[in-house]
This record gives sequence, C-alpha cells and structure tokens, in this order.
Amino acid sequence: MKPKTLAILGAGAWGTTLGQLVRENGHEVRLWSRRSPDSLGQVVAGSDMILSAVSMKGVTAIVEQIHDCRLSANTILITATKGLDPLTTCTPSQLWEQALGDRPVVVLAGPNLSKEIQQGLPAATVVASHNVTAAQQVQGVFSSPSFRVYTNSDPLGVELGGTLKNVMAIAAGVCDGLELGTNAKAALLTRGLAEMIRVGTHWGAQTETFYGLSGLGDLLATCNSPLSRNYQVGYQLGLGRSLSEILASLEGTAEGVNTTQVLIQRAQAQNISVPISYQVYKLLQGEITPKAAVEALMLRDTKPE
Ligand SMILES: NC(=O)C1=CN([C@@H]2O[C@H](COP(=O)(O)OP(=O)(O)OC[C@H]3O[C@@H](n4cnc5c(N)ncnc54)[C@H](O)[C@@H]3O)[C@@H](O)[C@H]2O)C=CC1
Ligand SMILES: O=C(CO)COP(=O)(O)O
Repeated sequence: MKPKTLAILGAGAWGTTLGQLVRENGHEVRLWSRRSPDSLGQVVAGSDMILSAVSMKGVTAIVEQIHDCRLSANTILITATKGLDPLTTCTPSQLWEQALGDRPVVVLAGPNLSKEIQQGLPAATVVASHNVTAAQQVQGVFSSPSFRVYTNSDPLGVELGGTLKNVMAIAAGVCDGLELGTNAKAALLTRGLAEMIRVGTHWGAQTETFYGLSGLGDLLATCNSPLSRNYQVGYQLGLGRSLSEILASLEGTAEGVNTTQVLIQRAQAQNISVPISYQVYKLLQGEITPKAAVEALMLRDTKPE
C-alpha cells in the first residue's frame, strides 16, 4: 500500500496510541492537539485521512473548526470517540457527517484498551462505514500483525456498542467494588447487553452488530479490566468514594459519566426501558447508594427473559 498521510486530532491516550500503530505501518502521522503550535488547518491540509480521537466534550468545537479548513474532496474522516453529544444527543459520527457533506466518515471501535496496545499486545477492532471502499482503505492503513481490523457496514451500531458499554462498565465496576460475585457480574453483563441492543435498535442500529467486537467484545474488555477508566469510576463508587473525588484522581476521560446523562435524557423522552443505566444515573447523581441500586434492580417486577 502507498504510504498515506494521516492527521490525528487529539493527543490523549487513544490518539497517540493509534498514531503509533499507523507510524509503525510506514504512514506519515501529523498529531494535533489544542496546544499544538500549528493550526488545525495546517495539520489537516493535504492529508488523506483525518482521525478524531478527542473526548466527546471536544468534538463539537473541532467539527465547527473543520468547516473553515480546506479539505480535498476524497479525504476520509475516521472517528474514534465513544460518547454522545449533550446538546443534540447525536453520536460523533453523526456530527461529523452533518459537517462534511459527501466525504466518507468511518467509525473505529472495538475492545481496545490503549495501554495494552501500546505494549504491542494483540488486539482487534472494527472500522465501519456506509462507504465500503473507505472502510477498506482505513482497514489497510491500521492492519498489522498485532492489530487485526475488520470492516463493517453498520457505523451507528459499531459506534453505539462502544459508547453504551461505557455505562455498563461503570455498573460492572460497582458490582466488583461491592464484591457481588461472578453470578451477579454475568447477569449484569448479559442484561446490560440486552439493554444496549434495545437502545441501539431503537436508534437505528442493527442487532447483530452488538454481538460483534464493538459491542460484546468491548463490553467484555472494559467490564473486566482495571485499565478501563469507566470500570474504575464504578469500582471506586462501589468502595464508597464520591464521584467528584474519583474524577479528580482519574487519569484521562471516563466518557460513561456524560453518556449516562445523555442516554437517560433520550431514553426517557422516547420511553425506552433502561433499568441498569437508570440505576447508574441515580448513582452518579448521588441520589442512591451502590447497595440500594443493586436492590432496586433485583426487586423489579418479574418478567420473561
Ligand atoms: N484510551 C482508550 O483506551 C480508548 C479511548 N477511546 C475513546 O477515545 C476518546 C479519547 O479518549 P482518550 O484519548 O483515552 O482520552 P484522554 O483524556 O487521554 O484525551 C482526550 C483528548 O481530547 C482532547 N480534548 C478534550 N476536550 C477538547 C476540546 N474542547 N478541544 C480539543 N480537544 C479536546 C484532549 O486535549 C485530549 O487530547 C474517548 O471518547 C474514549 O472513549 C476509544 C478506545 C480506546
Ligand atoms: O473504550 C475503551 C476500550 O475499548 C477504553 O475504556 P475506558 O474509556 O473505560 O478506559
């Protein structure tokens, strides 16, 4: 493959890790952050692909700035953010699509704890787009012996898998913090996946996507690893610490905190049943203790599976 030029927006844990992977594959990487001496316009000019790995709270500002940059007609935008916009409740790919018109947008998501990937440990991910050719080009740029990349044609499903599992990762951390045992964790994750599918299909994603790497795969990774910031938030809530204390000492972004707020807002407006997410919401709001959240879930009306 001819070397490509990739502009990476966001120099946090994920942006730098993805940059390292692409560089190792022989491509040119230009890393941009808010603190870069170069302007966004200078960095994206002439690049074949732009990858956004900023946290959700930074996406809207960058999408607005990109409007004023000169991009070539076939520049591919890759989004790796896992979140929901509080203002519009849109996913990052939806924000990018609205801004970029006909240019292809590709979602990259999967069970990808950056610290493991930095160490060269094997991992797999998904690149999803309505534009199959664009997804295949991105697959070519990122694939390596330690990073296996699959294509997928349901970008919304791939993006929502990675986004909604962060809420479940908080719940899973609480479960472990309270030492509720393996049965409880299995029940939580299984019902959590059912909840993710209920929400995702209501919003237009395909059921089967959630059984793939970006849904079930990422749920397994983040709900079982202390490397996950979202799991850490839940774990420490389970130990009795307050959210503000936890966030003050957390390294990097735990997107699940914002995602839970937006999810509950949208699910309530659309009458979608999200019992686990709702208990996570009440816990994050400080309205309920971790133990009371578990009781509320266990004592719901009985129903068929
Ligand atoms: N770290 C990981 O293992 C993975 C992270 N992700 C997702 O990637 C996204 C970024 O995560 P991390 O790099 O881990 O977070 P981080 O906290 O390490 O970095 C966040 C980045 O976003 C930038 N940012 C925040 N607000 C901004 C603004 N207003 N304008 C411009 N830039 C802004 C920060 O400067 C920083 O570069 C999140 O949505 C996360 O869920 C996805 C897969 C793996
Ligand atoms: O999304 C991730 C792994 O796929 C990273 O998880 P955290 O954001 O919880 O650290």
